[in-house]
Amino acid sequence: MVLNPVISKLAGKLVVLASASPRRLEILRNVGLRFEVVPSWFKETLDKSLFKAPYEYAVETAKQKALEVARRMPIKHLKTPDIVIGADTIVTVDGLILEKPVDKHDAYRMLSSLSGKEHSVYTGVAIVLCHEKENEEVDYQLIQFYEETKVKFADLSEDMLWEYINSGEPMDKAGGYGIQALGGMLVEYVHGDFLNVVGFPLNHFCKQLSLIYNHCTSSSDQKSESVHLSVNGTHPTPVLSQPTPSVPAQSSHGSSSIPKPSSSSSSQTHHTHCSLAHKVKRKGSDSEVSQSSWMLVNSLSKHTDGREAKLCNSENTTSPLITRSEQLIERDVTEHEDSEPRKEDLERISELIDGFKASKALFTASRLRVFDLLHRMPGLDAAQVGQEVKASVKGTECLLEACVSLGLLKSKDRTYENTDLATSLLRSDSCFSLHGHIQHCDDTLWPLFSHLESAVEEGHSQREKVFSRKPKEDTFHNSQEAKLRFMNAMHSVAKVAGKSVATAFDLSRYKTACDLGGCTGTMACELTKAHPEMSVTVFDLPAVVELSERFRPLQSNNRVSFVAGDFFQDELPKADLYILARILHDLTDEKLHILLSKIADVCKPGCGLLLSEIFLDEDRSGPSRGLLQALSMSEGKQRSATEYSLLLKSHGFNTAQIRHTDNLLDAMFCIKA
Ligand SMILES: C[S@@+](CC[C@H](N)C(=O)[O-])C[C@H]1O[C@@H](n2cnc3c(N)ncnc32)[C@H](O)[C@@H]1O
Repeated sequence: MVLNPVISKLAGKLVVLASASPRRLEILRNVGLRFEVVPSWFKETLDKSLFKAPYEYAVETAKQKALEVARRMPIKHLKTPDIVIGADTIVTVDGLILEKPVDKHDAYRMLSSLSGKEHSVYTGVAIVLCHEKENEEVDYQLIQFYEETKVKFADLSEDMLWEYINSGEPMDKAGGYGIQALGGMLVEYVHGDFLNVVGFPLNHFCKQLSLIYNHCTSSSDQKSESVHLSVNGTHPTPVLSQPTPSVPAQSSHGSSSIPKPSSSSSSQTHHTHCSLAHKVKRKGSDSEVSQSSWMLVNSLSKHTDGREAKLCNSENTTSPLITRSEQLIERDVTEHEDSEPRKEDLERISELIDGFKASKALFTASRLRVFDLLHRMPGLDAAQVGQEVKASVKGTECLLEACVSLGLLKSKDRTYENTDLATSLLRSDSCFSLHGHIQHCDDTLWPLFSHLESAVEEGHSQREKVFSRKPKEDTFHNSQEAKLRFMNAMHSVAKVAGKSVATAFDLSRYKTACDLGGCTGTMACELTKAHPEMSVTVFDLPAVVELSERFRPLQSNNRVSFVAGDFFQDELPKADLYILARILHDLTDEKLHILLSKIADVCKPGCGLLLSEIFLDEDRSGPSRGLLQALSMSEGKQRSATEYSLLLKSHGFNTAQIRHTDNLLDAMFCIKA
């Protein structure tokens, strides 16, 4: 078929990719498609023996992935996507389906079965079109197809197999190899779409989109027709065994002409329709509607006149893929809308409403050094505390009682002492003190958040307005006091999170490291503690390096040294490992690429890059720590691990490992290719 421009047709639509595969993301991003990533929760555990042909399995898995996300988003994310794309890639050889290896031995089994032979790579793709109707129901239409590519491997020696397996590359890839990277060495020829082997048949996908968007009008029946058109190829219609009936998958060689309707059984008639009517009623629904809607998913049928069909088979009850608990959740949502609020919902909302009061109580107690005082003199009453911190008795008593309710203090007979939490994190002189960070939150972030509405309306930080300064004069570029306060804040978080980051990966092969924007040298110090043969150069702006002497006790370790400079303008110190902790999220895309290019230029192959940031969940639904921080950021943005990984990949750094540390910062270790 003639391919017409189609990616631009999706502009302004909420397109969702129900897959976290970095390779699929990259393929789709490279063609300029703008989409959200919401990885599917569908477990890839379909019984392969139920499928007559391997591609049916890939198509069904893709469909279930996409449908799971399409159904979840209106409920969990409170937004309905326009399009959800699901995909599943499998490798087949000798009648066996190979997915991702579970360990090295599984990878060996897979790769040796491919050695010297031709195999097929199938990617099943499901496109779910969601149509939100006026009554808040959602109609889903499904288009699904697959693409086959044949690949021939060279004869592989044992050494070659193990060298490849030990590179770590096979582990997250169907069939145990990645054709776009080291795995390319194993391949003698490829017949068909190369990108299909990478994980997404882009050309076939664009043709399908073209059929949908260039051939249909706004009438839903015509949409169905165009969809109907698109799924019927020359390939024989697969008949899936119950309980996972499917619509037909189009052959990779499917033509765009209208095929003859299937003449056989009624179930095949259903299969020739790709339109899937699945309604989710979000308001004023009753359970019967919900139940029948799930059944409609199962029936996969919609008459061309737009009426939903009855179940295609009276024995066709709710598929095991759409579980009873999902039905219950569905009913739960609708039934609770107008009933009494639940206790846990009220608690959660009160907690959120009062969040700012709790923060400010903590900030105030911290500023008045209440936790330092009660560490030195436990068991004081409110009057004694008030006298020491120079505050009213009444006000102090309220503050102390609030701190007790927040778990920061304990009280006995109207006297007060620190809880363990306060002793460990809130004293200003404790090893893991967050005092500096708390002060920064009070002095800088609190005023910014009180202007949040303007920030949201205007789309940029309110620093200039709030602090009556030009952005360039802001924060640590200002007074010595402000600089020190900023450094203290950085220092305190790095103290708490530094060890988790420094010990997240085996970095023992690196002897010289450079912490770019390393501030007080806290992370550098943790790295030298964790890696006794490593020396670390902290590279930061001259004003920061000058003041870093104040944090001297920390730098007693003589393997930490400081170099003053600007990482955008000056030459970077030589090292075989570079550290970027809390740097990238704060930079505009332009600055970020300048910095990464500079690092890539000084890195030889094998050099390491240790990135430490808060990694957002792939569907950007958390953690709120990261998302709330974004509300006060002046430049830059928060990203998921996959997004960072792709960014670094574009500068030649391959992600070797990712660690969600359960501490304040996550970590990623990359190696220069
Ligand atoms: C958010 S702090 C992170 C500090 C430290 N990496 C950590 O995680 O604790 C950013 C650091 O980058 C430094 N920085 C900002 N711009 C810089 C530049 N152009 N050259 C060198 N350092 C810079 C700042 O001085 C600051 O110490």
